[in-house]
Amino acid sequence: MEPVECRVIAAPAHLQWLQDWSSRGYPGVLLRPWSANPNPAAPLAADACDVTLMLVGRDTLAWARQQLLAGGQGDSPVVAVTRGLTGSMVQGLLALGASDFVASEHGAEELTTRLWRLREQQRHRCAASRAPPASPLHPLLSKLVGNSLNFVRQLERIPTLAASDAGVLILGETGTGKELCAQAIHYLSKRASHPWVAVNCGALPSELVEAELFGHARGAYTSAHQERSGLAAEAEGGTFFLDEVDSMPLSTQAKLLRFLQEKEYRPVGSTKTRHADVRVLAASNGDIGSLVQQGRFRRDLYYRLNILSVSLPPLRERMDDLPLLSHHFLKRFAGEFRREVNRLSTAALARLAAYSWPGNVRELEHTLERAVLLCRGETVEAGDLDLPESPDGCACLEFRHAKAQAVQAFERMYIERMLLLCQGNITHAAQASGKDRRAFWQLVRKHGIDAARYRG
Ligand SMILES: Nc1ncnc2c1ncn2[C@@H]1O[C@H](COP(=O)(O)OP(=O)(O)OP(=O)(O)O)[C@@H](O)[C@H]1O
Repeated sequence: MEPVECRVIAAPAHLQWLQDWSSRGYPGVLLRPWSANPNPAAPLAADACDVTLMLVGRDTLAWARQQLLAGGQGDSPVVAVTRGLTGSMVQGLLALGASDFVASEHGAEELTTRLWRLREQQRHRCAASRAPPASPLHPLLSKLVGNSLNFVRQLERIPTLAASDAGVLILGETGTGKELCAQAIHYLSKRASHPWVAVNCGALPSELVEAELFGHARGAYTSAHQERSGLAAEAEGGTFFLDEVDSMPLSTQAKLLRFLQEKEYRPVGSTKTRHADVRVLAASNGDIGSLVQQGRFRRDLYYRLNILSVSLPPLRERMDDLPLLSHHFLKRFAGEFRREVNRLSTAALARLAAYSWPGNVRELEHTLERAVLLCRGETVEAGDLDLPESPDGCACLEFRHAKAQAVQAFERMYIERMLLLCQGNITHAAQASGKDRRAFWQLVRKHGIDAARYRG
């Protein structure tokens, strides 16, 4: 190990002591005597060294105190090398900033170990002060797991966005955490004690979106036997989160724009105008800009929603977070299912890292959930992961794994074919497959399929 570099200082009265003491040999310590300062009031200039050793006798206590008060030793810790001092004198030096003390007559071994320890502590302190400051993220943001720079940069903006009452458009592929992000904005805002209401516009049949958002009057449809207030009324005072806002039909977009501009709306079939004090956050996983170009999304509404924006990166662009996220989900599901699963094998991590994650964090979450359930021991192995395009092939998997994998592949293929047949219309695709629209939608999201790609 490199020697600890020490400068040794003493008052002019102790020049001889300085010379004698500095000429002693200490293994692992390099002593550099520092010319004593004739002016006791002026501090000895700092010099690059690991530790400052300050020789102090009873007669030079005042000088030593002045040196410590003046801080001329720079950042390096000071060790008082004492001769004839009482305990309370030493205490006084420590109180003024000396890091340690050693009696002048002490042996080499004691001095060397103390100096090593001080240097290590000092290096640690320097490294910590050079490290970027710990992210001052609010605990509410801790649900959003991730350390990668492109992700953290977006998270860091959330407290500022929360402080404003303007609209925020949250962009990102499916499963990247847009809703979690919107929730954080709401719960950090002054509206936190008021309702949080989320609605997925893509999951609602287009003819029902407007009524769902703004309610309807009695008799507005044949089945509308009762007046019904919509989600906008439910969100009064709070935040309204419109997920997949790009799937909103153009007619409803006009109503939403009025709602944003005037804070007013009319329930379907009603002549009465209602007022609502609601902040609107919106999310889109598509290219909303190109929908504007194509005339499928109102430009004025786009600008209104997009006053502030957040753009969450897809998981494939923050793969350095994969181990952190995987262990997070592993721990969570092991706790939920009361399973003693606490590790991911290296092969399992490699398998996760080789996959492209079109469904992003949500897909990873589902994958780890299944893995915890399927896993037999304490470690999740590569074979416990049901991921499509397994390079292992089915033949070498246990039956239950091979079956789960085949089901995954089938679901994806089936949903994609139905969307192709129905030109991306979820309602029609759900009907054609004999499934509830919501259940069909869940499958679309689970596999990270972009339904808009199939629209004509
Ligand atoms: N950074 C993250 N840390 C922990 N969990 C996350 C993170 N991002 C997403 N998730 C989890 O992934 C799932 C999907 O998240 P969320 O619903 O917020 O995504 P989304 O982008 O709104 O998806 P979609 O566009 O499909 O609605 C949730 O269960 C959420 O808890």
